[in-house]
Amino acid sequence: MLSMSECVSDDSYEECRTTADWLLSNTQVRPTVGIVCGSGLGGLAEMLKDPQVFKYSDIPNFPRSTVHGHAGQLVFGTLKGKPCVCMQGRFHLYEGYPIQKITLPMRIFKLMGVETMILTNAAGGLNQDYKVGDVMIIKDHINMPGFAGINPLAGPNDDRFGVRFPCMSDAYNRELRQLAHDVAAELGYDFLKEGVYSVVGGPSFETIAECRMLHRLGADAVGMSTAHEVIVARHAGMRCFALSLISNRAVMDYDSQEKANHEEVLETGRVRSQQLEKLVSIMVARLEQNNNDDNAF
Ligand SMILES: O=P(O)(O)O[C@@H]1C[C@H](O)[C@@H](CO)O1
Ligand SMILES: Nc1nc2[nH]cnc2c(=O)[nH]1
Repeated sequence: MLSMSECVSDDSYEECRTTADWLLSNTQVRPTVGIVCGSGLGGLAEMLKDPQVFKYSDIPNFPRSTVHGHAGQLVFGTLKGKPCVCMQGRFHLYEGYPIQKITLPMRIFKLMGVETMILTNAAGGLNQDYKVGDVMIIKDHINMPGFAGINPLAGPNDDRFGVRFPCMSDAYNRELRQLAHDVAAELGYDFLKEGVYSVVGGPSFETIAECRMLHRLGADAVGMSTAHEVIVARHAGMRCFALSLISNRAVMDYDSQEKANHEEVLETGRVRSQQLEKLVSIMVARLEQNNNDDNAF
């Protein structure tokens, strides 16, 4: 259970600056790429060369990971020569943090010089063509908590981060999605899909009726993260690419005996992790710099 002080939002520009400066003074790495590891996908951080690891609990203003499968550390290093920072463990709404707190690392990364965010998650497959182990490139999202006003940009806008009303129709970078398709084709990966991710609050998995509703609304996969981070990253002008590992099939049928559970989610991560790591590392190697984004401050 989080204490009251851990729940208080420390998301001001000055606090992000303090954390960014603390990290910059404790590492030589000047990251241009940020990676967020989803449930069971922490192995992505182990690809970094000459890693320098900071426990979240040692970083000023940083929240703590409370979920099994999220190690709770920030790893700096290089991947195919590119300076990177990798979150081995992310934060979720259901952990009890305010939404501004779970997305705080995006602003810290921006202040450190990150231009490109690569985010991963585990998600339930709603699309009936999806199988467990498929990987879905996210082309768009449906922010369900957002319909109830739960948006990380709610509250006063700080123009130093970005504009009051950021556009989200280009949230998931088209060129990076194409790059992922190209790399997957070269690697002979036949499990790559592209679709719409719907974020819900969790931590309970969805009911059958909720899965049916989300599918009808146009979602191909459902999860509990990523979209909020992408909103904040795009607000700050970083380009975003995101992948969902389909760790389970959402139950859509009242006769089904299947039941979603976190262990299955972690196990699917273990099975696909090496292939995902390869895909991400080749993509990073081919990333162009100079992300000229209108939103950038
Ligand atoms: O951090 P991600 O989105 O990968 O975590 C998913 C959603 C829940 O936190 C958990 C459920 O098993 O995995
Ligand atoms: N909400 C949600 N999150 C998930 N993360 C992994 N699988 C699932 C799922 O079925 N539903």
